[in-house]
Formats: sequence, C-alpha cells, structure tokens
Amino acid sequence: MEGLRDGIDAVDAQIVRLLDERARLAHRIGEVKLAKGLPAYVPSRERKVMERVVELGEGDFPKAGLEAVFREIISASISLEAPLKVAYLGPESTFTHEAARRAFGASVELEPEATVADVFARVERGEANHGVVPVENSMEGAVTHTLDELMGSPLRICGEIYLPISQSLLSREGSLEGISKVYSHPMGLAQAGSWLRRELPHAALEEAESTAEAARLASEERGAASVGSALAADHYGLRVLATDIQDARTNATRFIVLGRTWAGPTGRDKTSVVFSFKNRPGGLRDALSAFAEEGIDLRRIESRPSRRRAWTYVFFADFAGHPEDEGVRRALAKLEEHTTYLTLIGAYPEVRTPGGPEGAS
Ligand SMILES: O=C(O)C(=O)C[C@]1(C(=O)O)C=C[C@@H](O)C=C1
Repeated sequence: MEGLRDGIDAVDAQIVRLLDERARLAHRIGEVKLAKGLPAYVPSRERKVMERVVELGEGDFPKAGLEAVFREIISASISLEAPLKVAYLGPESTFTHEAARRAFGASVELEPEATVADVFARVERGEANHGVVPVENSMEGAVTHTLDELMGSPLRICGEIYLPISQSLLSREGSLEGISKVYSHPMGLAQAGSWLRRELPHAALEEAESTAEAARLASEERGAASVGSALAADHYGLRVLATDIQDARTNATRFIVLGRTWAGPTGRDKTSVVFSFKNRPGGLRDALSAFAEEGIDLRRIESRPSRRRAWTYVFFADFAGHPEDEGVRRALAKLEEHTTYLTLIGAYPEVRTPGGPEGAS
C-alpha cells in the first residue's frame, strides 16, 4: 500500500503543478478582459470547457466527479481574474443558495438578499456582478416576482440552473416522536404535505419567511422541526431526521443567472423574450407563428399583467436557439411585426433537464 500511496503523492504533485499553470493562463485572460471591459464570468466558454473535459474523461475517474472538480477549478480561476460578487435570494442555506453555489462554485463571493427585487437592485447598481433568483417550479409554476422584475430591468439572463428540490425534516430532536411543531416556507409545507400528514399527523404546521428561517426557529425550540434543504442542518446544528419527503419525486426549480449582458452562443442555447401585442383576434397566434415558420422550438410561454394598464398582458417566451442564429434572427424580426413591444431579456446555454420534455431532455 505504501508504494501505491507514493504513486498518489507523485500524481498529486503533478496535478498541483498543472493547476498552477492553468491559473497563470486564467490570470492572463483576466488581464485581457479587464483591458477590454469584458465580464470575468463567461458561461458559454464554461459550457465548452465542461463538455470537452467530460468527453476527454474516458478513463476510470467518474464523469460526475470530473464536472464537480472542474466546477471548482473554474470557480477558482474566476476569482483570480476578478473578485466576483454574486447576489442571490437569501437567506443562506436555502435552495437558491445551493443553486448559486452550483453555478459559480465555492471561490466567488455569494451575498444573500432579502427579496428578488433586492437582488435585481444590487446588480443594477453595480454592487454585484451577477444575481441568482428562482424563476419557476415544476409543481408550482412561475415565480411571479422574478417575471415582474425582469419586465422593467436592464439586466439580462445569462445562465440557468435546474435544482431537484429535495425537502428534508430537520430538528434538534433525535426522532420523530418528540416533534409537535413543524416550521417551513408555505411552499415547503405544501410540498411535504402528504408526508407530514402521514408521519406527523398531530404536529402543528407553522409558516415561516423562508426554509432557512424555519430551520433557525426549529433550532431554538424543543419539540420543533423544519422542512427545507439539508444544507440548513449544518448551519443551524440540526439533525436530518428524514430526506426526500416532498410529494413528487420530480419536483425541481429552475433558477436564472442575471448579468449585464446575455451569454454568447454554444450551439445548444435558449433565448428569452418578453412581448405584448395588439388586442385583436388571432394576435397571439400571429406572434407565435414567427417561431413555427422558422421551425423554432418554443420551450415555455407565460403571461403576466402588464402593470401599465388594467387587463392588459405581457408574454414571456423561452425558445431554443441564440439571437446570433440566422433562424432566430428571422423569427425575432417576424415577431416584431406582430408585437407592440418586444425585448430580448436573455440568451444562455440550455441545461438538459432529466425527465423534461423531448428536446429539453
Ligand atoms: O476562458 C475564459 O474566459 C476564462 O476566463 C477561463 C475560464 C476557465 O477557467 O476555464 C474561467 C472563467 C470563465 O467563466 C470561463 C472560463
């Protein structure tokens, strides 16, 4: 065994030397970006680096491990280029925190904000380079605060993250017997509803501002538990009494990364627009025909009150492709002919969703 460990020591020394070499290159890229006023975080390039690394990894090292290792290597590289600040919908130890960690790794500065509007405001004021907010849940639908902010903001979507939402029961207590009260965000209580009714039928269910706030409350009270991310257990010194207690196993939330500009093309992208059209018969059909005529796959459409005049609406659409693609360019030109208002609110590498619709999976 000693000989094998010597082998590992020798390989580790090589890995560290190579990481240093990579860091020097990233540092130089950072200087070029600074001189040209370009952002440090380039999601399209990260996608290509990841895809290439996973493709190269045909040996014994697991692909998921390669992705995790390179997530952190790239995160450390970003921190060498610029002190990146990322605002997210807090508090700490919530699912949005987990999403931000997934997108940016551990080496960037993540800053919790109290509301979705605060996240937008911090990035708009230039106090943070990027923002991370939830935009839709596979069970509950759109996060309307986020759509409403997107409508009036100069910020653009430059990335997306899907997170399977796994709810856990956390408590100071050692078993379910001692639990008489359960705190969570209303969404957490709803998602774990069947499990709670079955396993803790006599417990009082109490709403909290966030799953993290619920964990804090549970940490201060005997006989209390909370429903939320297992991340919060460490943070508040709680035990994880049960995991995956949410009703549907496919429960996932989609988050977006906000920046000043959208991402460059990767060949597998998504574009987001917001538009409105004259209220006349066939108005929506005509607008959407722009996508059909160009054979562009519409991934999602959502309507919201315009908030300018009562009973008028705007539509949010996500579709496959990038604004630099010829077909998308033509579709957007056609769409514009049918709309009274059209803004491109983002373009970003599309994430494949397990169990998602065809084309997205
Ligand atoms: O290629 C770049 O633009 C880099 O800054 C390098 C690098 C990397 O480490 O590979 C780091 C940050 C970017 O988000 C993308 C890639």
